[in-house]
Amino acid sequence: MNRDVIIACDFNSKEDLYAFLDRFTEEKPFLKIGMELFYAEGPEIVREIKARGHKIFLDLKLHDIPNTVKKAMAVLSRLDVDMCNVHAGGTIAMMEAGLEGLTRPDGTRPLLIAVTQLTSTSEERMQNDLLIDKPLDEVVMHYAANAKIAGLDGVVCSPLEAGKVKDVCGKDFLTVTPGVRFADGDKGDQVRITTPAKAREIGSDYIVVGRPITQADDPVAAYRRCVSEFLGGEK
Ligand SMILES: O=c1ccn([C@@H]2O[C@H](COP(=O)(O)O)[C@@H](O)[C@H]2O)c(=O)[nH]1
Repeated sequence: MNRDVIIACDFNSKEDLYAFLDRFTEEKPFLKIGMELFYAEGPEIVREIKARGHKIFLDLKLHDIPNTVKKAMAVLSRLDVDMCNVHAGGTIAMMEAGLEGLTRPDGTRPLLIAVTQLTSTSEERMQNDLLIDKPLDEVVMHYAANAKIAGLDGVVCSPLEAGKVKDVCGKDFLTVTPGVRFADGDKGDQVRITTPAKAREIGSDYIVVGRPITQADDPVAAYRRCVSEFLGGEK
């Protein structure tokens, strides 16, 4: 089991990113690069961070027709990232195409996971805005099962759902969970949240934490608090 804390590096320039990373003199955290930084700096930022020795989750959440996702994933496979993702809502065929595109000629590939329902989405908004007329838990489990059928390695879901995903898809199926807040922290736009300690108890493999670390007065202390609450004595 490779539990870890992934820091969501939601910055809009590499200067801000490096000012943040330079504070970490003792650790090499696993980093998530999302749309904001990738669109601002392009693929080069991924190469640079990788060269600094960080593991990278490239969170671009691809969601398009299967052929487009396959071709885009083939391009992303040339970046040496550790994990990337698609939206499970794109269908099993789209996820299969993504996986095919991501697989390099030598058979290697980064981990591929699928977003089930965004952690900022409540059951009410899902039902009213998206017209998905089911309990949110059931939708998450169905999308997770679809991701497994498509051959993916796991899903992005709320930590609150991680245990049930494992029950449905097996203990080795990865749960990568944003929607993590300290007990005394600000929720922001997240809805389906819990604490690092509770995420561990429920069964998350990876927690993804952005603002509680990046916006903290002391980001390194906030990261260490996360690691200690989530991993306990594991690291
Ligand atoms: O369902 C999802 C999928 C992705 N995210 C991403 O995780 C981080 C969370 O950041 P916080 O500042 O800790 O809220 C962010 O980059 C999202 O794009 C998510 O939150 N939920």
